[in-house]
Amino acid sequence: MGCIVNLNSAATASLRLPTPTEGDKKERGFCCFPRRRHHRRHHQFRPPSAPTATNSRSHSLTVTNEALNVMISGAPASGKGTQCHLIADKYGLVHIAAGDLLRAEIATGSENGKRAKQYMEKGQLVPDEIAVMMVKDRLLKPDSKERGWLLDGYPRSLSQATALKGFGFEPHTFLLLEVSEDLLVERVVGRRLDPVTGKIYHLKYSPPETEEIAARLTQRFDDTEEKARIYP
Ligand SMILES: Nc1ncnc2c1ncn2[C@@H]1O[C@H](COP(=O)(O)OP(=O)(O)O)[C@@H](O)[C@H]1O
Repeated sequence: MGCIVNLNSAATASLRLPTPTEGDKKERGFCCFPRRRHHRRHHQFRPPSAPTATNSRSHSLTVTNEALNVMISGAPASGKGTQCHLIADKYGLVHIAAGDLLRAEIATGSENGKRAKQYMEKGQLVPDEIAVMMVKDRLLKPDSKERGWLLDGYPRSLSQATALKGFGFEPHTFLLLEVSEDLLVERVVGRRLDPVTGKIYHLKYSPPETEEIAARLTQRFDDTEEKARIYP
């Protein structure tokens, strides 16, 4: 079970989970993963902030007797960070972002990290032998198994999905955030990071609260219009 979430509002949108139609599945590469059969716990997966939904059919997922596992995907600046925060918080899931794992590996100075950096600097996908193993190892950690996980930015290719499935990892649901290309470009180009607090701002939609914060904001080297337009 999975769904496409339309987040085409200029500011941060609330998460709406429309029920996909057969047309959605055919036209937009809808991903469908089976639910597991053996159960330990019971979850009702509902949007963190559904009341503002413009789509009258909201989506919910019941997962019984086991930790909830969710995959989320979307282009850069599609709002993944915001939605991940809401979902992980609401369901107590471990938020695992492939990009964060790779940046942490780079910070260790390892050979894998050095190799990954070369690809990331060019905005290219890091080779599977690095990305897959890194994600797999993180999913195997006890907190992921016990609390459930929200996997963000993975898979980004069929081979990554197939590899993870081969290791026995399948989500209960897959969320795809859908945002128009023009809006993505606007969000990416205006996105700024406060290196002190880690908070993300947008020069137009979420400007810094003070002059002091504004003065220290930085821009990610890969937050470019080109990246937003070429995202697969
Ligand atoms: N699943 C993945 N497979 C391969 N490379 C990845 C994956 N996820 C992230 N990366 C690499 O890390 C970079 C940063 O990813 P991320 O933090 O998700 O930011 P963005 O959403 O802006 O791409 C990507 O441009 C890519 O080089």
